[in-house]
Amino acid sequence: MVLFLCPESIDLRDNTLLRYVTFGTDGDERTPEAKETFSVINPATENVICRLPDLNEDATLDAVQAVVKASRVVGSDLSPQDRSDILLAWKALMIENIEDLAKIITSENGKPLTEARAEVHYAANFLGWFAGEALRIEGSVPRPSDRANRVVVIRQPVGPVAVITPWNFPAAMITRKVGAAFAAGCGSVVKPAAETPLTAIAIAELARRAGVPNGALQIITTLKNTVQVGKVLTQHPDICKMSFTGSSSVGKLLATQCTSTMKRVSLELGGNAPFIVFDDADIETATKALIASKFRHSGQTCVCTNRAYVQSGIYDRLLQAVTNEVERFSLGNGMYSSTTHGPLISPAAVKKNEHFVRDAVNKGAKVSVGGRAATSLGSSFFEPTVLANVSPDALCAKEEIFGPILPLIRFDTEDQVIQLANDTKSGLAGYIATGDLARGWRLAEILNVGMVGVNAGSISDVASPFGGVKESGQGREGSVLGIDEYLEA
Ligand SMILES: NC(=O)c1ccc[n+]([C@@H]2O[C@H](COP(=O)([O-])OP(=O)(O)OC[C@H]3O[C@@H](n4cnc5c(N)ncnc54)[C@H](O)[C@@H]3O)[C@@H](O)[C@H]2O)c1
Ligand SMILES: O=CCCC(=O)O
Repeated sequence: MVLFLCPESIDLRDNTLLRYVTFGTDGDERTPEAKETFSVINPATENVICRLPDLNEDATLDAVQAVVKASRVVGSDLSPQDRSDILLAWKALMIENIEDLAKIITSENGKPLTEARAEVHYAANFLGWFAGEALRIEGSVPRPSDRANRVVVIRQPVGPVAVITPWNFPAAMITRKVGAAFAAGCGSVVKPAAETPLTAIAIAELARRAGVPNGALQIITTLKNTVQVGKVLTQHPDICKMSFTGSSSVGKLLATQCTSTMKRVSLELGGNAPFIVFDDADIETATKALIASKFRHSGQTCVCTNRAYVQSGIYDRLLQAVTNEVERFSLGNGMYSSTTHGPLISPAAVKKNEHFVRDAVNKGAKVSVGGRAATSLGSSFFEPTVLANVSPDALCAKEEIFGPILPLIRFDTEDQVIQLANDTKSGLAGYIATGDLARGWRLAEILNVGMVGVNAGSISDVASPFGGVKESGQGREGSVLGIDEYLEA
């Protein structure tokens, strides 16, 4: 089944990338069918890109059955070398099709093409990384207390995996999980976000072309049946592991559902990253890092700076520098090469950002640049915004903004800022800009987060363990640790 029966098509070199199939237990290809369908919307134009089947519990149960069988093929019939080779072929196919994949991402997610291309590279690199890890699944032979015995520890695939992913990184959040699962010897059923299912479909088609056995990667598209599908994926006794990326509230719910069958869980959840700029920071380095960290994907990244704490001595200069940078941004449809920042995912996200600005201004903040919905562009656009003199009590300092608002909060002492930065239930990322290396190291350990950037705003890398503490989640993805999430000793 080739999609695009719709008013707005994406101009692809290879339309068959969007061949959406599921698989039966014999690996037979099936056209996913459902009584109802849902629309995939381009947030920049508000046009319907296409309509997809809204699959239900029964379709999910079929997918689970098929993945259980296919997981045995992946874990037993394929050698680690086979899995590694397939992952490398899959990575190569992603790079070969980078322009098409980037257009699909930009169409359904809104991020500018340059960011979409960067995401395809990032996503493909996880496949390359785990191709290496597949070859290095090692056990151990510890000496037990009884001198006559030996203990042999082997590491085996955990079993079939359920994967539930968000819309903000529709490619990388899938490959970071499914690549690790496949390397370990597990098949996956993926439920992508209803906003961005086409990227998932294209990635699955490339997986098939690369040699991932039929049924070992199933995609379930749904909007209305999300809760019911989620229940099957989190409660089915044959699913051994659930890996989720998304909001902390949904993560807690799904983790609770998983306890009924004691599934292993990995949870990559929301953040509230502090970015601390000390007086001794190099102003150019701090500005560059802060802008990169805050405005990646217009602030819709879990590791984006949520609140910037700026020491009094550098405050005015930094405010001016970041305002100048933001004034240079070009907001628009991500398909245009001149666009530096695209729309938010939905009109609801714009309303939320308006609320954050209103609340901050009511509590004393001043809008230095932006601050409003960009309605002339469409209903999902919000102006990249810098807010000065923000109160530490403003909502935007307490809740995840997930939008292009940079709140600057003034502070005086290191002790004061540590207290402010750690006063949150989240603990995903944190950033420090300082010229004092000792202080950089000290704070990197004191900040209660999973990842810290020192004089750096881009911290995401396949080699570094990605994950949070507190209500930002459990487990680590990517890096040498990522595959452990899919192995049992
Ligand atoms: N820590 C990380 O690595 C990371 C990465 C990306 C995004 N995030 C977080 O994700 C959030 C934004 O993404 P979002 O709006 O898509 O999050 P979300 O929690 O609303 O949705 C995430 C996924 O869960 C699904 N879902 C929602 N309710 C469900 C249910 N009851 N049963 C089954 N599935 C359900 C959604 O359809 C989607 O596929 C932000 O909080 C962001 O910080 C975290
Ligand atoms: O949104 C969070 C995931 C993006 C990343 O891996 O850097």
